[in-house]
Amino acid sequence: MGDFPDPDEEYELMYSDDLELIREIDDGTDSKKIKNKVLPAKRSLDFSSPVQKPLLHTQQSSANASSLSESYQSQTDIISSIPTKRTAEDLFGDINDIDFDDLGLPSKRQKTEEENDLELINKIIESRKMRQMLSEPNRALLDNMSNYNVSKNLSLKIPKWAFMPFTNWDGDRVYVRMESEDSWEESLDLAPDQISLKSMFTPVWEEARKILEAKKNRIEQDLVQETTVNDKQDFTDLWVEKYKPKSYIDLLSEEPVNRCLLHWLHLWDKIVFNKDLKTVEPQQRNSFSKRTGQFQMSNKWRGKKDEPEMDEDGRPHHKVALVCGPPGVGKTTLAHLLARLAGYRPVELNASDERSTDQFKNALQSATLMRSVLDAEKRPNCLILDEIDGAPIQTVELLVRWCTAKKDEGKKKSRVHVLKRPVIAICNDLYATSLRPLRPISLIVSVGAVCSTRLSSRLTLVAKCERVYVAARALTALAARARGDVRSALHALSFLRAGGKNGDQIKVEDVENIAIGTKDNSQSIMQALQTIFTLNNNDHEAVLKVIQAAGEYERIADGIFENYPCSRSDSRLLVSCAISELLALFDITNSWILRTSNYSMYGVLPTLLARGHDILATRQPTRVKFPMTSQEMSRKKTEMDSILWSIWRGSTVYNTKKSLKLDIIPLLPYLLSPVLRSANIQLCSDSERKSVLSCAGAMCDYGLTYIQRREQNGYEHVIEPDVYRLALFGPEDRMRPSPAVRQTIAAQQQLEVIRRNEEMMNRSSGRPEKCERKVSKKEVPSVEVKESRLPNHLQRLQPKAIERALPQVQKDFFGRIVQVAEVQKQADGVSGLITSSVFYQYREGFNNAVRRNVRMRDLM
Ligand SMILES: Nc1ncnc2c1ncn2[C@@H]1O[C@H](COP(=O)(O)OP(=O)(O)OP(=O)(O)O)[C@@H](O)[C@H]1O
Repeated sequence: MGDFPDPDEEYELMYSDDLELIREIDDGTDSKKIKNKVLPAKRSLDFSSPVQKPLLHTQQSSANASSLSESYQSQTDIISSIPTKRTAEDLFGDINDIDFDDLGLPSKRQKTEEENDLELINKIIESRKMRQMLSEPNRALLDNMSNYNVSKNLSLKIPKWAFMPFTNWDGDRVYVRMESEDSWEESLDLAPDQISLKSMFTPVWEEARKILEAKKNRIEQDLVQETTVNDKQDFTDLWVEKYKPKSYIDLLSEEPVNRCLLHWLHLWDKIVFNKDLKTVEPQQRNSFSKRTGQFQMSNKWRGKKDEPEMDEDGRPHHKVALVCGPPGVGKTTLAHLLARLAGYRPVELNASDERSTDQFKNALQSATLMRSVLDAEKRPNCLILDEIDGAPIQTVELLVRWCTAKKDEGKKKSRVHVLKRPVIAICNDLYATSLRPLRPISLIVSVGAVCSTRLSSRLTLVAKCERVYVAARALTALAARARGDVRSALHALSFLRAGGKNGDQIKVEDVENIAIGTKDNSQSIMQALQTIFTLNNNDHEAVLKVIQAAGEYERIADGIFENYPCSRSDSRLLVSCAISELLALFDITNSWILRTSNYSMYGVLPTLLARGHDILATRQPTRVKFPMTSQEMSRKKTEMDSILWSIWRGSTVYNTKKSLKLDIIPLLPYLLSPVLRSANIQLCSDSERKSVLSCAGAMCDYGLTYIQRREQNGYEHVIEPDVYRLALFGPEDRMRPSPAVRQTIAAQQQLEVIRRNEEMMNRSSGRPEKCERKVSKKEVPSVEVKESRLPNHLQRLQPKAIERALPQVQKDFFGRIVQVAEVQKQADGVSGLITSSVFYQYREGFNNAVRRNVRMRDLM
């Protein structure tokens, strides 16, 4: 193929004379212009790629683009001047891609052949352009954009403005400016009509615009009508009331929770409706069984399997259902709805309102007794006690007594009222002190925060019913911010709607700006710390606001103190110095405020903390820890102080607290840990005994004792107060004597205490001292008795002198004295037992403690 000229070359060779002629004619004007005009025109005869380098085009000048039409014109002129006998195929290659019917070609018969060819050429060019534009709109745009400022929107280098990179048909990278929809529309409006896209789609564009506007107007009109009709109702009905769940499926609490409470309510059917309990297991939730490797229906919500559900009188084992959970999650709603579903009439009583026990008792009676319970629907009551955790303990105790009372079987006319109606108690804090007696008899139903997906779908429904335009993301954000609180989410939504104009869409920013869900202090502290440590285009004022909203300035200061060493590299300790100075100033100011109770300087504290942001903030996110160390340290300090205090109080040697703390206590562990080769004091050397003795003495001096306490490894001797902890701050366990040595020291200390007491008593009674503390080589260094006594191994056991028992006076059943002789006669063999001071007892059984070899022949 390389030997053959390409179509362009062939064209030039064939018509070189004509072309030369044209050039000569135009030579009088501007040779440069001709070059620009003619050559591209000639090249553009290759219709498969009319423009070779569109980017160069754009860069050269937009004038080139405008000259395109001229060039096409010149091209057609040239073609018209060429002696023609060439077919369309010769000129354009395969022209099967063109639909000639659509082009509406004029009939050839009416026109000359030349005209027809020309027309055909034009049509083909146009059609090609159209196809090109549709397949490559950018290119088409570029071709046509003569006046449009291309360089503003396209770049071959990475631009400063927001862009989207593209690769053009030559493989070059082109960066196209990204614009918002509005500005794009504006630019379309501004752009001239030559922009083919605009000109092509203008009617469609306009039509779409009209349809949208009509739709919007219609909705607005509907909304205005609706609002005027419902205006009155809207102000009276709160959304929380209006969209209160009406059926089971409206409930947002977890399914197992709902079922658990409903099942418990049905357990009362026997006693309330005289209906037998259905034995069919209710639908249970699926859970994955590792044993079978399948999902199975489990029965978890019903509590332990072995636990009986009913007691002997047909009532549920748990007399009260205690529903607990965070506020606003729908506990009361759940109780009401399920009570209705189970066939009861819910009677609500606010337990914290009924302050006097008598009133409460009356309310209980009227709500739970059979006669007063039948309403128009003939439904029995179900008592719902709201806010039970706010009730006084007497009220709760009364409720417990009321619920657990049983009829006395013996007495026919017992006046005890037995509970025959379900009682549902609702609380926020399950572990409130007042609920202690109630918890053991209650079935605890814990309602968690509503899952945010369920909440957001409920909000969507409400928004739809109220015709509020809310972006889906805004509702999700609202649900997340409400943290499962249905009430606050609904209130926030209605507030947002009231704040905006009719038809305005509620956006994510609106939700972010609304003040809900900022109650949790611990999170706020974390937020404040995060803001202080992060450089997030926050100005000083914004940081100050966050700190003020969080409050608890001391805690935030602790947080800064604990986290600043990890926040940024500080090889020259400049940050550390600055922050230490700042915290010192904070400390001084805060302690002055607390000392003088003068809060005029209180406003300075958050400002000081906000200044920390200027010193510490970095772009890199810092993982801030919650400040715990300071509290931990203050707890330890209190503990150490109390140890010091008890040693000081118990010591018999006078010392100031300071000298005790600084001079004595640091050395005491060394004194109290004698090094012994054996824990048996008998086997110890003199020096070891001496050290044990001095240890025992020191313990007595400073009021220390070893007491036995059950530890992990059984009973152990533990020193009280723990002087080791106070003296050593950590590695004290290494210093403590071994358990056997501790036992020896404890024994010696007890002897020392006895000796000292005795000494004191002698001193007070003025008697000469009997005992003396002395360590001899041979003797046990305990309490040495000065009296000359035989050593133990030389002593013999002396039988005790038998004291003759006085003749006992025997009395009969009525207390009359009976003569001994008579008694002896009656008692016969037993008399020996009564009169003798020695008797023995025989117990059956055997003992193999004493063994003796017995030969068989001895037995035969
Ligand atoms: N599924 C729901 N859909 C719409 N609104 C609901 C739903 N559940 C509850 N609400 C509404 O939320 C509000 C709060 O519910 P409810 O009083 O039952 O919460 P609570 O957990 O008992 O709160 P508290 O502990 O403060 O008493 C009620 O006005 C109720 O109408």
